[in-house]
Amino acid sequence: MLQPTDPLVQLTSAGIERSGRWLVRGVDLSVRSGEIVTLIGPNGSGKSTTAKMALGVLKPSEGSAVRREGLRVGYVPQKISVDWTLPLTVARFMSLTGKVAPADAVRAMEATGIMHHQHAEVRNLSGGEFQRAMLARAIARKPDLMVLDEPVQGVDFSGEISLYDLIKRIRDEIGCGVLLISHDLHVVMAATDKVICLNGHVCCQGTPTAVAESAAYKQLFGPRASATLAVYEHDHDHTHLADGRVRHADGSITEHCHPDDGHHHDHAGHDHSGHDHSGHDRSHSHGHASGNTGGGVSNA
Ligand SMILES: Nc1ncnc2c1ncn2[C@@H]1O[C@H](COP(=O)(O)OP(=O)(O)OP(=O)(O)O)[C@@H](O)[C@H]1O
Repeated sequence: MLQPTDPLVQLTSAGIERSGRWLVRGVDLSVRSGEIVTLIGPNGSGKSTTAKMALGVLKPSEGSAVRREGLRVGYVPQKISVDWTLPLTVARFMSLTGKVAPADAVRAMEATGIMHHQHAEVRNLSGGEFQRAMLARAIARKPDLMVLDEPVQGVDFSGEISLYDLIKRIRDEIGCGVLLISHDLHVVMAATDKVICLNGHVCCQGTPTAVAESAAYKQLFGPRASATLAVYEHDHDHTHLADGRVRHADGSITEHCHPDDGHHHDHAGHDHSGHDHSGHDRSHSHGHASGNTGGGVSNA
């Protein structure tokens, strides 16, 4: 068990294996109070699986996942299954899966700006309103750690920015740690302290210090977007095939990739031409911050 001065959650060389295939492996990750850690990576790269290890929903097949004693977690899953044919108001939704004090539910709905929808049917909410309701439900538990799996899905760009702003504000207000998942390698992250890029394992991680300053970016997304968001620039040196094997930049294919297996190379001065993008089963993309790169990037 972790002590109060330790991280809220810590994964060490953690991996999940199913039917002889590693869904994700060799993950080292920690989230501290007041810290926002963002997981990025292509579809199927193991982000949700990693989050579930952090939550304790999945037990690592190897390595460890340790949470602070008595940790309260607020979870916004990627998918939820609710029978939408049943009437369910937003207020009732707040305490659907656990007891929540009415005052805490009100505070959470106020913080997320959905108080005026408290009597509305959840099934009638717009995409952005629903995501806010999901966030409110997580906050109402007064969590030490919030795990948000693609919290901006289905939300339009300006709604996305305000949701990221909201997450940042909640972090500031309640001082919780946040493990945030984004499915898009191009995604821009607001107030993220640490970015972890997964692709079956930790490809690289670091602090996104870059803010997109280019005129084109500002023109496209507006100055507010530039002020709030940073782009994390990174690259990959290998591809994960659909059957779980790994194709390396030199064309060789191995059963799996692990930080210890010696296939990783230093990203500093990396030659992009060595990157084989042909026939990728999981398409890799590169974030390009104009002139800015994430600071303090390290490679697994
Ligand atoms: N219970 C399971 N049994 C077998 N394979 C699984 C299981 N759960 C997930 N997977 C597989 O593990 C891989 C990682 O899945 P995961 O949901 O963690 O990816 P992700 O990065 O969150 O993807 P996305 O961006 O599409 O949400 C995928 O290939 C998925 O099909």
